[in-house]
Amino acid sequence: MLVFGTRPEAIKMAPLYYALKNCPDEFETLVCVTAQHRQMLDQVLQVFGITPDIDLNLMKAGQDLFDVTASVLTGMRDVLKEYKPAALLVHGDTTTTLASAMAGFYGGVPVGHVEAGLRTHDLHAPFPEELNRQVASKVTRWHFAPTAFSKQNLLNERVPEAHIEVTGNTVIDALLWVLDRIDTDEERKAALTQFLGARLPFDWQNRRFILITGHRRENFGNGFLQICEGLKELAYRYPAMHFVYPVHLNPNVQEPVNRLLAGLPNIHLVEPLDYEPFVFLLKHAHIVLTDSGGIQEEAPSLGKPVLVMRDVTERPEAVQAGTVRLVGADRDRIVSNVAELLDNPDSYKSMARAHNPYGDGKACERIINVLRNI
Ligand SMILES: CC(=O)N[C@@H]1[C@@H](OP(=O)(O)OP(=O)(O)OC[C@H]2O[C@@H](n3ccc(=O)[nH]c3=O)[C@H](O)[C@@H]2O)O[C@H](CO)[C@@H](O)[C@@H]1O
Repeated sequence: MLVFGTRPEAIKMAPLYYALKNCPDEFETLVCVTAQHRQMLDQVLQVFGITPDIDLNLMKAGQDLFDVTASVLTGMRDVLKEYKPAALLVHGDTTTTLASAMAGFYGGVPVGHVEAGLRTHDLHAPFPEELNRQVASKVTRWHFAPTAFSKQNLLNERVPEAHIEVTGNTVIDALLWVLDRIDTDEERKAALTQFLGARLPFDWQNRRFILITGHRRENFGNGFLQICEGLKELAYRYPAMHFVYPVHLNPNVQEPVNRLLAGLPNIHLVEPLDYEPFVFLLKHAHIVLTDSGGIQEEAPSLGKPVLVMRDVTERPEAVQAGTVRLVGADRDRIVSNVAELLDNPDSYKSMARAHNPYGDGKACERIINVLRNI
């Protein structure tokens, strides 16, 4: 049984779902969604054509971390009692991950953790994700680590080596699948071009633009103010450059972004995009400015320089390779780093190298090989 509740988990679990479904003689595959983020999860389910077998539908207005944790934990208790899966597969570091892994542990169902071993070693950055993944690791039987570095983090925490498999990140499986679907289907490509054209009032296929996303809890408040101030400064300084910002639905993001950035002629605020148009846009972007985890993994394989608006990252591989740079949620550092990439072609060139530290698109195959032997 796969369980997930948010957009990034769904994107990263979708290829695994299909890989398992493709082996019906070996696995009976069930999907349970908690719908921690209803709307953004549903977008992904639709893109990948997944109909959940179980839907806890637990998102409620004004819920906090206590509410989500408690309702996933009790919801999953009942699901596990009813369906008795042989294994429960969780993903990454969300509250759904934490509470489902605990439910598996309490209910005696072995847990497989996809994207295991990412660490900053700071429980407050990212908050609460670092805690979520550390606790999930404590109760996990099969640790699917995306890189050798994440495996080493687990070994340092005394996870037995025999319980760890380095698989690559399933996000690369998802990315390559979606890109291939766009490249091989002219009608789909035309529809996407039209969809994006209706939302972006400039020639985004031929003009340079910077793609922005942001949603990390630790940036709420002052962080988002700094990010918006930085973007505003850049928009004034580079009037010919376009800034495309799909704005996360969280009110802590919507409020400052709409208040400070709406109405600027070269900043384009759009609703969060479905995965397919987002990937298509990413492929055309000149620079990416983000606090997202998944985008730090996807952008390097498309050769896009990424400036990460955080002080730490659990993904040091691309930072070490020089294609991702940490700039914090800091107005001046955001402005100076973007300016350097725009003004200095050598700087840009040194960051715009396509490489794949996070996987080769075969992560699901490796995960299934482990599950086959249980
Ligand atoms: C601390 C941390 O890093 N935690 C991560 C967190 O996820 P995140 O930070 O990556 O979350 P987001 O940025 O929301 O999603 C990103 C995905 O969404 C796509 N996208 C983006 C904008 C849009 O308009 N349309 C889209 O389709 C985009 O291409 C990408 O694939 O939880 C995951 C699950 O456990 C973990 O893997 C992961 O560690």
